[in-house]
Amino acid sequence: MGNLSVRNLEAWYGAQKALFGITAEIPEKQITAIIGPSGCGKSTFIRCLNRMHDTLPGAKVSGDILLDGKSIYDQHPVYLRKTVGMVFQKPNPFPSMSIYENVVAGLRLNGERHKEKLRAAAEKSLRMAALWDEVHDRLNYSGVSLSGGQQQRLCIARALAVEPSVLLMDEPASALDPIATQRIEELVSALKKDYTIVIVTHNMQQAARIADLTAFFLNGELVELGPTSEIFTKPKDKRTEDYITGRFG
Ligand SMILES: Nc1ncnc2c1ncn2[C@@H]1O[C@H](COP(=O)(O)OP(=O)(O)OP(=O)(O)O)[C@@H](O)[C@H]1O
Repeated sequence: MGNLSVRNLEAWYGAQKALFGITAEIPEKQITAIIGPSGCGKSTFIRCLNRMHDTLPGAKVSGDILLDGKSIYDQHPVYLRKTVGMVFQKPNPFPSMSIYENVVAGLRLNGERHKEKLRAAAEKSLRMAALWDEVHDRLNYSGVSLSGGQQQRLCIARALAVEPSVLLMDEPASALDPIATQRIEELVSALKKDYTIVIVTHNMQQAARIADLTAFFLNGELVELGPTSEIFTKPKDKRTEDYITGRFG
């Protein structure tokens, strides 16, 4: 579970077109990195994958995105976002909630009231997010009392708690120091065993380190998508080669 098939996707902000005819296969339980210069449409693309884009006022999409063979446009966006979770650039724990309440917030929203189930889900998610050992004795502390890197792992735990099959990550480490970044990278690599991961990154070394597949975007087009090792060593398109060798961007 967690195969995404993107078919001729186009996206607009009002009259401004941001994505042009994107067709891509994003395989389950792999890490796919999205790279490309600023403004090329990386964030717009991943925000289409959980229908965050098309719920913006004035925004529009055309084409189709299939998740395990079913169009995401046939699903209610709220339901879809349980299956396709998202982690943002800046850690954004709910500031008035404890660590524990942050993790179980999505489950509560889904109507889960059973105390023992919530507790078990919180522990499981925090363990998967490699945060349990650091917070298990202070689950009632505020989520924002944690360090930036811990807050980001808390946001990952929160996303995992509702048991998605796909995890979208929009530059999840760009606000973090190198050590916290390394922990996030290790975590992402471990999570692909269970989840399909699509990660936007500015950092080509990061893509090279963790991604199975890499997609290079330019001016709203998908120039090339392939195994990371090929994209970085023998890209098929001259524009990809120019970008990865630092000729622009
Ligand atoms: N809310 C918005 N309203 C109008 N235009 C937008 C909006 N968000 C993005 N755009 C435009 O859409 C295009 C793609 O932007 P997007 O944020 O997807 O690029 P990006 O590759 O993620 O950039 P960055 O690496 O700088 O985050 C850009 O031309 C941008 O100006």
